[in-house]
Amino acid sequence: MNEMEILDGKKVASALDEKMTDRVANLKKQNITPGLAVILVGDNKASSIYVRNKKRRAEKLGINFQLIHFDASVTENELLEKIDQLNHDDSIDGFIVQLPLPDHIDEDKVIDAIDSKKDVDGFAPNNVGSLWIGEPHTLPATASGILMMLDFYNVDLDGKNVVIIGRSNIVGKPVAAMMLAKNATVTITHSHTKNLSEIAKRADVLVVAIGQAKFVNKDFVKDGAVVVDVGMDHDENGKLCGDVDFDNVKDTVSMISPVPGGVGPMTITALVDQVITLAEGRANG
Ligand SMILES: Nc1nc(=O)c2c([nH]1)NC[C@@H]1CN(c3ccc(C(=O)N[C@@H](CCC(=O)O)C(=O)O)cc3)C=[N+]21
Repeated sequence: MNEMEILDGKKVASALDEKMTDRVANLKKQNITPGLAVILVGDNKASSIYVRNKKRRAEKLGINFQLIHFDASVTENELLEKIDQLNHDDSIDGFIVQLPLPDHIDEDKVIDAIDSKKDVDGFAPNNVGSLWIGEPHTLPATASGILMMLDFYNVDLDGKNVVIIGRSNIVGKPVAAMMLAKNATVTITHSHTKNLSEIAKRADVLVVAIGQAKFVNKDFVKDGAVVVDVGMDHDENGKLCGDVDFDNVKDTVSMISPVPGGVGPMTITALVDQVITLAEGRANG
């Protein structure tokens, strides 16, 4: 059995909080308070928990946090109007529209309406383009949080085989772009991929973001691999778990991020970090 290390997102998050608190204090000396707004539509239980966590962390750091909560019946136009208002609100450095949205609202249209300068999710088309070109303005928080966590544990990506399971715009694709920029050899796999476990088994770093509880077991994991679990699923008892069967792979991996306490807290760290960075941009004109 090899020594296994937990990628402890909670620990990394609180280690990084210190530096961010200092940055906010510096901004306040210049009479600038970083401002973050979150638009939440409906009362999806998971979304409400994530948003509550974001609020808690933002306020702890001294960020001005605004929650805008709409009923699930909100019209697309009402939502677009609110976005327009936030685009022009000088006290807000960045804002996000928590996904998923109800079916009657066109997600692409909503994301398109966000001023790309305030798009702290990095979901707007020109921010996605800038990321792939290698000149990012804002970065999707989950991907950015994963990179921050690996950096904290000195996981060097240069020349490594990275396999990503999942090709979403919010996780799989941005993780691929960011790891490519770190000189990794990146493979993106998905539901149509043939021989998935075989490909996954070649990974030095395996990133799993498919939204299926405990999908990945040790048949997918090379001895000594680093495994990043992006899942937010529920097991047969309704308990929060990831896309990776932790107990099954724990003696195979060299490092693994748990759920909860792994990528989730890092997602929030990356988001608030980015809001502070945008506020610093405002401070410097
Ligand atoms: N526009 C938008 N931007 C997002 O960044 C975004 C989104 N929509 N929709 C959903 C995903 C998911 N996401 C999480 C945030 C915090 C935790 C988190 O705090 N997780 C805790 C536990 C949470 C719990 O107790 O259920 C943990 O892993 O330890 C998880 C997931 C942000 N997302």
